[in-house]
Amino acid sequence: MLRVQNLSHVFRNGSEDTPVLKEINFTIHKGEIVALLGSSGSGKSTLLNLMAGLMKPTEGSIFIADQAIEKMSENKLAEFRRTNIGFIFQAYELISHMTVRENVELPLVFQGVKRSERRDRAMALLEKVGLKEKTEMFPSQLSGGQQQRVSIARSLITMPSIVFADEPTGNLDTKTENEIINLLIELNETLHITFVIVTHEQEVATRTKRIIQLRDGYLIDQTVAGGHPA
Ligand SMILES: Nc1ncnc2c1ncn2[C@@H]1O[C@H](COP(=O)(O)OP(=O)(O)OP(=O)(O)O)[C@@H](O)[C@H]1O
Repeated sequence: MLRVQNLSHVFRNGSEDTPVLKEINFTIHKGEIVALLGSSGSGKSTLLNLMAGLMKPTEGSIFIADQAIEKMSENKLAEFRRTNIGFIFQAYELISHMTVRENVELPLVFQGVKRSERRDRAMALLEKVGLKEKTEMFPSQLSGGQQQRVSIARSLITMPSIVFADEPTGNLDTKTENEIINLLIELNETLHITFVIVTHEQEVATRTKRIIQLRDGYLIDQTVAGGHPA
């Protein structure tokens, strides 16, 4: 599903080089839920940006669904991202003047899906994430945990092959954090969608079956507890 091969990344600012990722190799299989764990500055965001095709690596390759994304043109990559990759952000990134349902429908608007189908798919997902009663509300009328549920529904609406969640519980209290991680695990089990959860919190990471850990740019540990072998 996702294969990272001999990946290295160096930020070049003038004469100064900052090596951030060093010879990273791993594979995530379809239907896995994996935590990408690392402390601040370990290179998580850089790796996430590379895996999502938002940056090109200095060296190495990233394959998603057997396609080397670093070799794609900008246009092809944008289209690939729209159809194959879902995102969940720490700060939800919802559009404030759109209702919950309209936010969830939005990726389908860009795909030209007709109104009635958009609505049906959004309503079904909003029910799945426990927001059946909130579909016509605006994001500001919801709690943080509820807003993150909207963002989760939005990330799934295109039925992507992989969803990247960047510190999805970073703005939430412990109880809500647990509920959101439970929801991601449940969606992974029922929809067989591949999730990568980026986190600096060990407690969040240990909820998943597999942890990929970054330290100072190196992949130092891959724990598998009942998931696919690494
Ligand atoms: N554009 C850049 N130019 C130079 N160095 C950079 C750039 N972006 C990131 N870095 C450096 O790369 C290293 C890894 O940063 P990155 O943001 O990937 O870490 P992180 O694990 O996501 O941290 P955090 O949890 O704090 O977001 C850091 O030392 C950072 O200073």
